Amino acid sequence: MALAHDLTQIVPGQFKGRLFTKGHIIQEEDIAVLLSIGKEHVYVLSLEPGEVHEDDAARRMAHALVHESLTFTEPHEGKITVKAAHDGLLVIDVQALQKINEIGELVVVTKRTHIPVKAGATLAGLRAIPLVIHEEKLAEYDRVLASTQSLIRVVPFKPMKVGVVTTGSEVFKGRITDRFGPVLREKFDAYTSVQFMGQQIVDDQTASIIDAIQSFMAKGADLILVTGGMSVDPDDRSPGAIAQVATNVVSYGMPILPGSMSMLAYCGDVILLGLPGAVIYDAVTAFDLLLPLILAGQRLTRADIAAFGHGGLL
Ligand SMILES: Nc1nc2c(c(=O)[nH]1)N[C@H]1C(S)=C(S)[C@@H](COP(=O)(O)OP(=O)(O)OC[C@H]3O[C@@H](n4cnc5c(N)ncnc54)[C@H](O)[C@@H]3O)O[C@H]1N2
Ligand code: MOO
Repeated sequence: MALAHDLTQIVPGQFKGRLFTKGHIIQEEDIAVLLSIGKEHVYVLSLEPGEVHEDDAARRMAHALVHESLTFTEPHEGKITVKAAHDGLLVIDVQALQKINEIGELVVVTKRTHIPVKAGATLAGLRAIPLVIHEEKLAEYDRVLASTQSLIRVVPFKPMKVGVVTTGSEVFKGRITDRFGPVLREKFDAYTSVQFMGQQIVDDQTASIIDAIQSFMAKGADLILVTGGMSVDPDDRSPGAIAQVATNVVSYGMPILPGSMSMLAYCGDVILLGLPGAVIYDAVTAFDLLLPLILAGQRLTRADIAAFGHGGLL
């Protein structure tokens, strides 16, 4: 007799996985093993018209999600795992995902949207909940997917030339050692698409900051970071300097903590990002949320920044 579905064994701390695979023909020596995982009965499955086995349901769900940035495993215990085909920014259509999970009897579970992911990283799992699911549920699933361009995708990072302007008389005059350079270099190292152009350390003069920004622009920078001098002292000149160079200030101040004194602006297509002192102190700040989106080529709006408030307390 053939098994109608994968059979799972769980030994806490040691193993969780398939002990028998769907379709396995039960042998006499299997009986003791089946009893050891609590299977005193083995069921015969006969599908009615319109009913779909969990493995086929998962395959159909995966098929509808196919995208060049994704790979899919075979069903294991009814579940298919979705992985990243390459590095990039994970982008989920959260509204469509909500609708899918309201259908019932099937689930799509993802990592949070807008996080950086590496090739091979697990992004999502999908499955039917009962062993047999009605065709109508899958039709509803297909209808939701027809309303979105892609439910799950990975947007590759764009090659970007990045320059750093560091302000602060204490650093410029050598009273303290610069920490922004090493911290930012380490963060850039996680992205092979970043070409680091260099760092200019300047005093707290608006004109010096503007000169440094413009010299990076003249050399073809895509992204210019201005560090320090972002808060409330009269000699905090970075926001003013960025605003003078910019053609569009998206936001000075962001609903993200730490990093609330960050600033995002554009001069044409060049991205100008003001980074406050917290970035050299806290392991995770506004910068870590913004960088992957910027590197994936997303042009951020005020609404995008405002949306960080939910979950922005890091
Ligand atoms: N009264 C208020 N105080 C502060 C506010 C505020 O709104 N009202 N905001 C706070 C927030 S939030 C942050 S973050 C910090 C830092 O803001 P800044 O970006 O203006 O930082 P600085 O004043 O330039 O420096 C602060 C601190 O960090 C050291 N620093 C700066 N750059 C470097 C560098 N390249 N290498 C090493 N160390 C650096 C600097 O010497 C200071 O010690 O402001 C809060 N305060
Ligand atoms: O701007 Mo501060 O970076 O919120 O801690």
